Amino acid sequence: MKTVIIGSNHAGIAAANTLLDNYPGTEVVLIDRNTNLSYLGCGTALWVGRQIDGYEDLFYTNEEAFRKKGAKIFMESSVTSIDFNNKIVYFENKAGEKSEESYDKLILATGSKPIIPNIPGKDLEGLHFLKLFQEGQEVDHDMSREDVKTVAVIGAGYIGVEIAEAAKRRGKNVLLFDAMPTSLASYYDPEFTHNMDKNLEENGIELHFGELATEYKGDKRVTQLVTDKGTYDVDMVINAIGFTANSDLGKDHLETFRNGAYLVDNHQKTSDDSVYAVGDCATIYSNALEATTYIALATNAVRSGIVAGHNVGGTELDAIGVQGSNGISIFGYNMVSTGLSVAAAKKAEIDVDYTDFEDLQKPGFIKENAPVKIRIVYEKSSRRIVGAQLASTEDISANIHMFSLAIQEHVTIDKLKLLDIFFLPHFNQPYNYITMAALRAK
Ligand SMILES: Cc1cc2nc3c(=O)[nH]c(=O)nc-3n(C[C@H](O)[C@H](O)[C@H](O)COP(=O)(O)OP(=O)(O)OC[C@H]3O[C@@H](n4cnc5c(N)ncnc54)[C@H](O)[C@@H]3O)c2cc1C
Ligand SMILES: NC(=O)C1=CN([C@@H]2O[C@H](COP(=O)(O)OP(=O)(O)OC[C@H]3O[C@@H](n4cnc5c(N)ncnc54)[C@H](O)[C@@H]3O)[C@@H](O)[C@H]2O)C=CC1
Repeated sequence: MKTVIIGSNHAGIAAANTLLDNYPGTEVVLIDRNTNLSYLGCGTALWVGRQIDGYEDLFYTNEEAFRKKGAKIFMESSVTSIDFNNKIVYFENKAGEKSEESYDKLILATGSKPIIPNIPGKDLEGLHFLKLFQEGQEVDHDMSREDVKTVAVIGAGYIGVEIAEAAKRRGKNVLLFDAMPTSLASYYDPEFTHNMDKNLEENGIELHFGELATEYKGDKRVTQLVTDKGTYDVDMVINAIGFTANSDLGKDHLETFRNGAYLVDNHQKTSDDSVYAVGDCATIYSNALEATTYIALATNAVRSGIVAGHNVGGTELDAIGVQGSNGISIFGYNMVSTGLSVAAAKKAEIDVDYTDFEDLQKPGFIKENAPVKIRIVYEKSSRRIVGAQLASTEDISANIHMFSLAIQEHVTIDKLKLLDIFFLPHFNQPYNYITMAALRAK
């Protein structure tokens, strides 16, 4: 059996390793147009902001590792088309040499691409995106220029907020723009995002929310950003207004979701029996929404790669759905969320209630201590938990895994009320904020 995998980043790597590690004798071919594989984009803001020494450790595998396992791997090779009827993949290397590979099974792992704001001036120098390692290098390089004093970041989602912090740490004036009235609006409710916005402002980032970029101005290089509310002098712009699925190769043959992602079943199989899709180019099932959706995260990419790898290898394995669990840490302020916020539930027309609580992480007699804010969101009719948000300068991140499991397993808010939660002053309070929030649920 021969499997061709197009795209060898997180999702493709997970699928390839699953096949190579568990199904000896299977033939695996990986094709990727990039020069590198396994880059952890989550580290970009950390090295650009000089919180870590460099980018070298942000890669967790390489071409050689796959060759050693017996796979064929073609880097800097772009797949140009696929003949789905005759099961042949056509690709071209950087020298323009054309090749082809036949397949029994094909795994599409072509990921996502940044959404490009379609406004005048978009070809000027000094405009950036932040997806690839190379783009991180370009941003880093531009920030090293003496004449780059003011950086505008468009999009206050996860990439935007993280890179705004990094630019500030590099001593730049930072202007952060978003169409929504707060940062991180797709992940948290305003009661949480307001704290993050305050944190950003206190650390010197100028916020421009509810403001839409309409034009980049400049001669050769960008010098001004025009929005529907004003004109700003800038030396560099970083665009981070979200990702869309990269489904160019199969969109005319395979069934797709509303954003173009390949529609997959719980084996990661597309509408073509021989073709699987994984990671950011594919849909995913949300247990909170109880529906198919699109969530671009490395964690989902890895899990979907494993599921596809086993199903292609011959072991039936069902994906169990996801909650879209995520986290962010900015100037020491930590936020984590899973499932749906109240705003996201409303958008999805799910009738929810929520319960909030705020307390110190540990008893008052412990000096190293800080407030924690929690919100649990649950469906009114069934009382199943559909989301949770937490924020603190304490490390509260591990709490979110329990809520992820609760959503996955349809646990009701009432089941949390008397849940056995341990107490030790070093870590938490006897009246734990999770218990307290659950007890307060209507
Ligand atoms: C700055 C940044 C920070 C992030 N931080 C986090 C985080 O903290 N946590 C988290 O969970 N997620 C994070 N993400 C999201 C995460 O990186 C993506 O969800 C993840 O990369 C998806 O993996 P993938 O393998 O599906 O797709 P991609 O990473 O997009 O990889 C797709 C691969 O396919 C190749 N390819 C595409 N088309 C072709 C073609 N025609 N021929 C050959 N090769 C092709 C590409 O070269 C690429 O290597 C971050 C992303 C960025 C950009
Ligand atoms: N910590 C983490 O888990 C991280 C995850 N990622 C993932 O990578 C993907 C891409 O990240 P982002 O690009 O930050 O997407 P995002 O979806 O997190 O944020 C995009 C932001 O851009 C705003 N926006 C959209 N159109 C706009 C416009 N025309 N003008 C101004 N603002 C506009 C949105 O309101 C939103 O706040 C996401 O799926 C994200 O979850 C990225 C970085 C870190």
